[in-house]
Amino acid sequence: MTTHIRNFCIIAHIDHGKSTLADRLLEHTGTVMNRDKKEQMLDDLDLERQRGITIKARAVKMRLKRGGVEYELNLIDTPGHVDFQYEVSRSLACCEGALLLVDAFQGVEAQTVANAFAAMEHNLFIVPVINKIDLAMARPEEVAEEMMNSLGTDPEDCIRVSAKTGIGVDALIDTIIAKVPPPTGNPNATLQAMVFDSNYDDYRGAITYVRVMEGTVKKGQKIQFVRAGSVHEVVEIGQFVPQRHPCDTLSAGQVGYLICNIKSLGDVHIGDTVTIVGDKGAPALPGYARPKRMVYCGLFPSDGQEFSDLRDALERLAVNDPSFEFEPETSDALGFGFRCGFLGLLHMEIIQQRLESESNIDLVQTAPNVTYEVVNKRGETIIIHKPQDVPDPGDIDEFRQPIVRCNVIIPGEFIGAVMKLCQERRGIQKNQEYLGANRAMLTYDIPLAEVVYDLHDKIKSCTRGYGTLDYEMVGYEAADLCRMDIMVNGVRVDALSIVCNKADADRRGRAVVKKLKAEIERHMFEVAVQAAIGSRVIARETVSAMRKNVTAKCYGGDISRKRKLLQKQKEGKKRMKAVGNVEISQKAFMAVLSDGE
Ligand SMILES: Nc1nc2c(ncn2[C@@H]2O[C@H](COP(=O)(O)OP(=O)(O)OP(=O)(O)O)[C@@H](O)[C@H]2O)c(=O)[nH]1
Repeated sequence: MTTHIRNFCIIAHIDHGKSTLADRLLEHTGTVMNRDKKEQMLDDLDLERQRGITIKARAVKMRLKRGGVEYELNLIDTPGHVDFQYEVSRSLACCEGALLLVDAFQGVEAQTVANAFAAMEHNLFIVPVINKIDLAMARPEEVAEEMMNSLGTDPEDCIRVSAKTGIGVDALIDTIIAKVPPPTGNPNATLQAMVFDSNYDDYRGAITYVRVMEGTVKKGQKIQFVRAGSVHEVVEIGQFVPQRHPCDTLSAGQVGYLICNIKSLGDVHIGDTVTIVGDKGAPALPGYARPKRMVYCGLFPSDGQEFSDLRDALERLAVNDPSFEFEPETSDALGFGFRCGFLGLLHMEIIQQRLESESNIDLVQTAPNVTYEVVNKRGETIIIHKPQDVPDPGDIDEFRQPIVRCNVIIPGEFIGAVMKLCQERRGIQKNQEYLGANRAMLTYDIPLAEVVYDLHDKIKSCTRGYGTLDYEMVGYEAADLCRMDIMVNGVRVDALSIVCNKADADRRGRAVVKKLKAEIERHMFEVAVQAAIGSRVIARETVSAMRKNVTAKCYGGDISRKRKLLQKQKEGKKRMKAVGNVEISQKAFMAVLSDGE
């Protein structure tokens, strides 16, 4: 019997009030009493609270009675940020309906569109919801029209709520029950459950979040992850209410968790299917995809001694976040460290902050880069995660970079500014349409490398904060790229190499060496900073020596003593030069990102 179950999620652009609405739903269904209330109950990672963003998807069961029937409403919370799109898609696959939440003042934004299309692709029933109607600036009629133009929703169907004050929330709950279809599935069929998330508990190990599609799972059964092939015994089954609450079984249509003594999150593959060992013929559910790391950077302890501490800290983090990966890396300049892969820049920042707050390691981070493909003269395709691995120019047949399709939603008056920005970033315009009287959506294909570092910030600043960006991967395309190396006193500093467009190389080379000159402190000797492509030097700056006047104290005429001292100083300089003993600060490592603007 699944007719009393409704599985739904809330999808929205960042800050449109998803977590606040989730809190109100928990309250209006009596799932949490007023006294347990704290702001944003579903966001329980500290960082999420600090930054006001939802990182991991959660699932909560709510029970309530309507017309003498007890309903089970499962709310699956989804992350709103572009970096975590992959988790959004997994969560959608577990629902029959989605509340599409739009801020009554901000209107439709880039992620509203991206998320709504994703929900439509999963055939979810969409309940359009306009939030924040309590705001004096709210413009619900216009927003309803924008939603109609961009997403095809009927303005009559839009439910108006204030997640803050609770207005309209009861009506919304009634709509969920009336309109969202109950799940289908047979509790007596062979077990098929979709893994849509997991997290790590220090005492219980990996907690696997599942949505049962068919069949029933019971405590004590031996389950198997269909794709990974691993077998485990179920030691606890339960649902979140919103804390973990054990139960005996989970049947078709239900959402809950499994605890199976799994020691590492790496063994739980999001998107995999759970079945019972020995039950033949339960095929894997569609939708298993490995999270794609889009951005890489090197992390090095500034004190080489801390290498193993850093490894332990990274291992601890990876246990909790399988979408983050790392492998040892050695750099001539920075010594031993790790090359780390992230879903995007926000993900990178979060991991870095966690490392710094959870362990006491002083880190040097190299400039983030995207993954490239190089076809060499022998016809082999090499995947490049770090610029220093790019072969020399003579050995490259084709250099390819990832391209993403960007949707930017902006008020009409900023169209010109955003177009200019996208063109400067080598974007190719694909589309332009109006969503409402004064809102437009521009679609561009842009190299990911031009997007990851600061395109979002730049769009924000040239649209006074109103522009929003969302992107999805299109594929790899050949481009006229090259590896630019930085040499400090003639020695190539591998960690400073970057990949850039040949047409830009001279300008960037000049900008980078200038920036580095400013970041490198004066030494006792002259420091030459050069940018080069292959063996061709394209820019040079010199950090002049800080000449210590060693003879200052030698008054009078003892010329031989003066000479001796000067000689000694010269030798000192030579030795320093020979070992390339130039101190380069963390800031200098990020300087290579600068465009010279
Ligand atoms: N006035 C008003 N403010 C609201 C309402 N709903 C949410 N807010 C505020 O809007 C801001 C964003 O709300 P959140 O619930 O954190 O937004 P979110 O969509 O969950 O954000 P992410 O988790 O980062 O995706 C907060 O400051 C809320 O207090 C509302 O109905 N009225």
